[in-house]
Amino acid sequence: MKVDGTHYRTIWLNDDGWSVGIIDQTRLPHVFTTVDLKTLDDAARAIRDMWVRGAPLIGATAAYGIALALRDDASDTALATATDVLLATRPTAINLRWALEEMEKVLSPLDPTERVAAAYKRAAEICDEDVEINAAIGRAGLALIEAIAAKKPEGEAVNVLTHCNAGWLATVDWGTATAPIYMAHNAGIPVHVWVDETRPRNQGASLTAWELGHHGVPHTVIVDNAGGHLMQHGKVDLVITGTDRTTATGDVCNKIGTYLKALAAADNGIPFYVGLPSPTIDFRVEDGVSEIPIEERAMEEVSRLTGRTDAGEIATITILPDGSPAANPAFDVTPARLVAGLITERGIVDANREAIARAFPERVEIS
Ligand SMILES: CSC[C@H]1O[C@H](OP(=O)(O)O)[C@H](O)[C@@H]1O
Repeated sequence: MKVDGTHYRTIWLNDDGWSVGIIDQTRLPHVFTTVDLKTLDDAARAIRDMWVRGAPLIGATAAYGIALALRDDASDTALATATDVLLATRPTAINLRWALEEMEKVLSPLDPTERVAAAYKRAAEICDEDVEINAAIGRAGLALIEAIAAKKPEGEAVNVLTHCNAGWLATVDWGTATAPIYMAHNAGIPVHVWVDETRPRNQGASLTAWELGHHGVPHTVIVDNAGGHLMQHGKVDLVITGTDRTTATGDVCNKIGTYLKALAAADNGIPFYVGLPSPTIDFRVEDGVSEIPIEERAMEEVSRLTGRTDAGEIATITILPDGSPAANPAFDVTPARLVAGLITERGIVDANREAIARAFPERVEIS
């Protein structure tokens, strides 16, 4: 998407033909800065410390991390080690495993002398495929927004609530939850977005609001606990979120707090949709609550806040009493029964095993 007139993807191959550029998302919204990844460790740290985040972007970064690793050593052992290092960075987003398996499929059969070029090629393909997938999700979700707009008074905005950041910053471009929003906005359909701030890392307040602002999409940042109230008062027409892993049966793992939004949506008869690129489907998992590993992140993400002072400096403060412990589960699971539909690159799919298998038959065989 564009930032001040310049088109960016979230990850790119630099002109040197081997180092990889990313946006350091930990500095947004106050500082827009890019970083070059030059080693496997750079890529692993970028994922682990959330310089890049979002399931599809984590997968793309891992793919390039393999390419960076093989530049030094393209042996079977080096490939296996690099795969293990990257797999260990974050446990929940399935795109990480998916991307590493994609790289393994291409690279293992090759002679080591052919692996570096093939690794960069497959990593670039994964990025291009992600952009295409998300554009298709955008087109499929646009139809949902158009249908709601058609029932509203002329000019009245469709109010979409979203949680965390499933925007272009979470993918290579377009986003998943935001792709339909951008396409509706670009098509001139009045749309307004309620942006959950999404504690503790505030991906909504810091990233989604930043993205929407740069694209001129009307939006309002809200505290995470306001969504149910807005739904009760008829201010939300549609909820669209992203996902980090969706099971073969349609259970949706996403940023902590998503489940509560789904419950409030169900209680108020508001459709709850999920932007779901097919690499985010885990066909090896049936029950999301019992089988998906939920990342526990550092308590400091709860106890400390980083922002810009009135003097314009970036500062971090502690907001908890000394000695008060904090828990920080980073994701939760929304049962398929609360999901109105999965917005995939192959259209809207019901959140159940049969519909998912029908939509992606080629994926089911390999699970
Ligand atoms: C399109 S995937 C976006 C997904 O990833 C986010 O998690 P994190 O920022 O911790 O990587 C969040 O769950 C988003 O919905």
